[in-house]
Amino acid sequence: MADAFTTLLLTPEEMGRADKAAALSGIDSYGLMERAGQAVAAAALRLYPEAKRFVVLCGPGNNGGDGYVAARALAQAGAETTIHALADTAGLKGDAAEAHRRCALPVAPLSAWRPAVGDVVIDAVFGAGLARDVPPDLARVIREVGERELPVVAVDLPSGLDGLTGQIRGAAFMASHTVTFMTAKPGHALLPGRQLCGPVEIFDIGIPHRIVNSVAGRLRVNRPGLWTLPDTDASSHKFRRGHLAVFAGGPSATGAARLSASAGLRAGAGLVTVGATPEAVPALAAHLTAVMIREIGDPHVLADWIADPRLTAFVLGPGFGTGKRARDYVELLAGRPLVLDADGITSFRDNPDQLFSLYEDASLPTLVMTPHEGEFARLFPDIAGDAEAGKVEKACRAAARARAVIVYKGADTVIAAPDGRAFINDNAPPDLATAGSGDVLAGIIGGLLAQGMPAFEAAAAGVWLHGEAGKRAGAALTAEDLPEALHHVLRQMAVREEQPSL
Ligand SMILES: NC(=O)C1=CN([C@@H]2O[C@H](COP(=O)(O)OP(=O)(O)OC[C@H]3O[C@@H](n4cnc5c(N)ncnc54)[C@H](O)[C@@H]3O)[C@@H](O)[C@H]2O)[C@@H](O)CC1
Ligand SMILES: Nc1ncnc2c1ncn2[C@@H]1O[C@H](COP(=O)(O)OP(=O)(O)O)[C@@H](O)[C@H]1O
Ligand SMILES: [K+]
Repeated sequence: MADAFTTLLLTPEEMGRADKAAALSGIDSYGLMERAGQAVAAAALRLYPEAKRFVVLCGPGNNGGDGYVAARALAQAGAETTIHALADTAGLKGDAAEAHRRCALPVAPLSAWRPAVGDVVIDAVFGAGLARDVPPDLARVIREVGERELPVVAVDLPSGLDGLTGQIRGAAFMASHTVTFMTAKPGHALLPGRQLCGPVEIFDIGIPHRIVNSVAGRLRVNRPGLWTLPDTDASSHKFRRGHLAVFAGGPSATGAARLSASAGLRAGAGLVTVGATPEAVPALAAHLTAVMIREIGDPHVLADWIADPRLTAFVLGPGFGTGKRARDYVELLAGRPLVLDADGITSFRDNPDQLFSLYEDASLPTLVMTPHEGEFARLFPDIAGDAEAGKVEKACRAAARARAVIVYKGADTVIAAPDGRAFINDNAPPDLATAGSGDVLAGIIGGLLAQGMPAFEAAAAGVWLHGEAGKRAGAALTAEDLPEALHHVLRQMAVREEQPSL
């Protein structure tokens, strides 16, 4: 598999175009199906050599076609194999009809199958072509297979899973393994889809890579090769590594800003200063050492400080409090590199356009917003309420409207840019669902922004590093553990880079 395809995600529609382009270029499309089905059979035999019986469930389209090929290959390998079809095989067309014609096994209706212990299911009912909720017959089988905890090898996608959005259409198989073709699809990476797939095997069925690349959009799985961390070579000194300013809230809520600030420092910002009102300064001073404190007595002090061009990025929101003060600060920051999180986002709920207009002039985005689902819905209620749209589409539409990088958080955080680029993050452990973890994320992104990383790359790298730090800190972590864990992650990455390639 070429490196490019380890991060590339093709939507089902793009995959369909690749398929058509391959056929137009003279490639035998039945040959693609044959290789797909053979790969599924090989995986099933490898994973379940002791299976009493393989039960291949075939649908009415090409996913079903892959199933007929797999069934033939399993039987030829000597395995006990039965086929149950959702619809009359007389309705099969094209390559799927050909695959059925070449398979000598009898085909029983789906309704005739009673799942039994020892059965291994090959799920070839629906793949990329799922267009609506699964029919009741299939929903019943999905339920029974789940109740008996039978192993399921899914062909392309677990049937019932929407390959574009990762949502379940009525019901979906919980696969123990998924074999997909050429590239993974968004539905494998987004939730709940990711949890239904088991390990995803990406098999190259021979569509030329130039064709795959020609249909590819701008969606990727978030991985280090897609961005480069700032260079911290020996010659760099603290001013070259940027100066991050984090704004704190009132005296009883300084913890959030402190978490962001220490994360920003760990992410490599040369200097980090927390800006705070006089009442909050004593609480901050009692806790901070490497991070500096700047007392903001009145609006003039704030304006003067912010105007200093040596401040290269800002974080506003964690523990800040909602309201006019937040809006006034952001007005002063207009156009400057800013991570707007939590209360900073909520402060603009009544007039999101006011916020967007402050950043509309930037040719490249300099605003990064990090909403969780609730905050996202406050700023983009119409987009959030669109039941048809998946998380990637929502994040992309929000980014285009706000002319900002949107980090739409969750266990499947989506990072989207106004130009249509979007990454799905899949390395975050559930342990990150803990108070203050979002404050740390905002600080990491701020620290990367401060070092001059472009906003989209800083956001993507920040989300990935946050996930790795979460894995490193492990079970029962608290947000305070994350900056230290980030230190280990960055050190390991640096060591790997220093090692000469073999
Ligand atoms: N794209 C490619 O390059 C290749 C695709 N292959 C396979 O082809 C699959 C896509 O094939 P298709 O486009 O035929 O799509 P599917 O086989 O996933 O399903 C399409 C069929 O199901 C029907 N259908 C959709 N949703 C339904 C529902 N809820 N209830 C009842 N019927 C429903 C449609 O009307 C259509 O007949 C892939 O998932 C993959 O398994 C492979 O053969 C290899 C090559
Ligand atoms: N179940 C989960 N699995 C992985 N990551 C998660 C999960 N739940 C939340 N996260 C991540 O943890 C962070 C929580 O941020 P946020 O919701 O702002 O919480 P807080 O305000 O408490 O810091 C986000 O980066 C989010 O993506
Ligand atoms: K399937």
